[in-house]
Amino acid sequence: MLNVQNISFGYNTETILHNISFSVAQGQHVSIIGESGSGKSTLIKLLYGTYDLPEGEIFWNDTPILGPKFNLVIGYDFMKYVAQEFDLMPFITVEENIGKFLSNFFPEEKHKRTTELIKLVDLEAFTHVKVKQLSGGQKQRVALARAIARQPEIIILDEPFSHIDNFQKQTLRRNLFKYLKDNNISCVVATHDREDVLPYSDHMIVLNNGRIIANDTPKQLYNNPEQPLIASFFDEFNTFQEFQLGLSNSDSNVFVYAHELEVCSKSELEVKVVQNYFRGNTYLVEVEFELKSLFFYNKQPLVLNETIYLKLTESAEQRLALK
Ligand SMILES: Nc1ncnc2c1ncn2[C@@H]1O[C@H](COP(=O)(O)OP(=O)(O)OP(=O)(O)O)[C@@H](O)[C@H]1O
Repeated sequence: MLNVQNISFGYNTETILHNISFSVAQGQHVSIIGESGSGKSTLIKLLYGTYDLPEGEIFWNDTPILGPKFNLVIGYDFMKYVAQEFDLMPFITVEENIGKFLSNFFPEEKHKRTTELIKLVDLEAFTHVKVKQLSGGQKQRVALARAIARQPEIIILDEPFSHIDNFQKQTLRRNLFKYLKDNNISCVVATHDREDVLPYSDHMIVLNNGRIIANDTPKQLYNNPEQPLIASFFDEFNTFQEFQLGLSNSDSNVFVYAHELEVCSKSELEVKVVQNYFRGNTYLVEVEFELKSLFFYNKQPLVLNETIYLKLTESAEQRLALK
């Protein structure tokens, strides 16, 4: 179990992280999300012991995670970290990089393990290629494979698929996260991508200006996004006041995802079509409502400047009724 207890941190006099506490059980997958500059990478580096902690403590089971003041070499055997800038050896091959920390006393096992890992990250064609000849995305795959080579108890990932194209990302993500779950390896991942979170995370932590503003299951936060920052992570969304949707007489804000609005023949939501954005299987339609923009998805583009009416979809009504 990773235990983060009341940590605060700044690189200089400005505090970047404020009083952060959370835990990650063995085998759990936890995502850290937040806007650029909210402190995700800083937190990830602290979990690995990259810096000394002025306040608070971090433990992996009974072992305190300590910084460079206490450790000549940063890091611990049970924990692996893959940074945004991966630190590989450019002049040796993919196979040698991945096997670098595996024992040479058991050459057969070493070969079997590196082959398994190369397959996991789909780099078979590059096994004997020197890392300096690889693309950014291929290097990122090598770094991920090397990090799990010696079966750590916990892995810490900072934007793990940022260099990998969409085409290959889905498979790699599925393979890697499944491998971690199957092997009961805890995983903490900082990400901007909801696809890293929704299907895989047991918990997601939302950072805003260096503070945790939410820590819950993705499902719970998706269904009850209490802040625009959280709703925006999941999808395009609209802000209404409850009375505008007939939910109550209150003027409290309520967030409605773009896919939760649909055209109807008549309603209180009378809007004017402003723009259609092609999205593949749908259009994102921008409309004007009371001088503000609203967004929703529609199968076809709509006629610009036409007046139309919108309503909540049935599933949106159900979601909002459960709030
Ligand atoms: N080495 C450093 N020295 C001083 N300030 C830093 C350093 N690294 C980061 N910061 C500052 O700390 C704050 C948080 O940065 P951090 O990289 O943790 O954010 P982030 O949420 O990971 O952002 P991104 O999503 O863009 O990677 C920012 O204001 C940044 O300028």
